[in-house]
Amino acid sequence: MDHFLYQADELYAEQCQVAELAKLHGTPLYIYSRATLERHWHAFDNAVSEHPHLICYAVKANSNIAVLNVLARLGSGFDIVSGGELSRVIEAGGDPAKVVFSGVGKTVAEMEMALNLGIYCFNVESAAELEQLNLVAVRLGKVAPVSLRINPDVDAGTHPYISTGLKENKFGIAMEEAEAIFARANELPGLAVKGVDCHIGSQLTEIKPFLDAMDRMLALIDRLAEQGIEIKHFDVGGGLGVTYDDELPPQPDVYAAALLERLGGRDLKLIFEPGRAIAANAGIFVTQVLYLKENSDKRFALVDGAMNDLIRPSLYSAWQKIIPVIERAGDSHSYDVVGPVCETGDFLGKDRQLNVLAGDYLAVRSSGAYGFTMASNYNSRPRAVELMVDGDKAYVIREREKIAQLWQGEQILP
Ligand SMILES: Cc1ncc(COP(=O)(O)O)c(C=O)c1O
Ligand SMILES: N[C@@H](CCCC[NH3+])C(=O)O
Repeated sequence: MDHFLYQADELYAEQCQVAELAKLHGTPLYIYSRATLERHWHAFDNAVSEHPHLICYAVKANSNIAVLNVLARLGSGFDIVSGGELSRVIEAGGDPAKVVFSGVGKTVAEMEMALNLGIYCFNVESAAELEQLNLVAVRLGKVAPVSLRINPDVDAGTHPYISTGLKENKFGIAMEEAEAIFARANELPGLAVKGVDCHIGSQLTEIKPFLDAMDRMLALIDRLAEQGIEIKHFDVGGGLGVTYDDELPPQPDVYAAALLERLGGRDLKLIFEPGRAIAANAGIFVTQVLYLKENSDKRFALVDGAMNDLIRPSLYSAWQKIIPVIERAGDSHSYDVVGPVCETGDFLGKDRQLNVLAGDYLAVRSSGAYGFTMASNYNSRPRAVELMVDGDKAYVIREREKIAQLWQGEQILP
């Protein structure tokens, strides 16, 4: 069920009028739906309820502590890639014992922090990182639970910038090196081998690449067993796509059923790291039209939201639906919806059929993931306010940044 629906001609977020929220809090703003976050998380959890599992929401998708707290209250685990994300999880009331730590460049300080907090597992991405983690663990008198992230060399069929499971990508350990590095991990005193891990890319809309990766990983797990290395969990990563336009990605139950079938009764706990599938369609980005402008070729709707707020269209030519917050009767025209940032690539959408006037609000859908978390202050633009709606209540979960915060920590020379 969609929690961003029109009643008559007016867009609602759950039972809150989006236009009223925009008037009250100003634009640009992000609005997230608690009910949607919860529904998406349960869809994953229910899909594997019969099998030992852990859902580790990928914090990078949307790391606001209110979002993390909503998921932590459901019992979620978390996939993190930095000490900053780990700190957010703790601040939000998340359980460190349900945290997996991914990422190709973990620092010594981050390893120490995660070891001291007692996280569930480190997803180690190289032989060098493995050695470093062992040293840190031994120094602290701890044993680090590890899983090796293996690059299965499969084509995820997604945008090249968000494809991670090909040999040419920087992520993970090459399959042909996997057994030797597992053997090394097994003999290091500061490490305890727990699992294998892969993550082949993001916004996947087909099951096949997941299954191809799984087949290769299961074959590895079987080879490791012959070597006497017992694998307890298989972390399948994240990557399940969502509907931005007319994509029809498999639902979590269909996806999980296909993975479970492939598992073939093996006694392996499954870990999932969904980010986008939980957060993307739980959020909208609301912006106001400042000016309309046209020339003989084009019509532009100049809005107050920009690439610094929502970079996916600029960065990946990503397409996200743009809809009026209050629908107008009458003819629509084709507009490029562009922001005030001084970059040609600053657009939220191109060639969109809209019937708009200056002052109207527009909502960019599917903005709950990789929206605010990728925002910057480029052009010295304060970052947007974030709200969460819960039924007919709306809460500010992050205030709009103030102008003076833009140079906080900067110093003028004496
Ligand atoms: C290791 C890892 N896990 C999980 C995710 C989350 O991916 P998604 O948002 O596509 O589910 C990512 C990002 O692609 C990732 O790099
Ligand atoms: N930021 C990307 C996804 C990257 C996933 C992180 N590994 C996006 O918006 O689609």
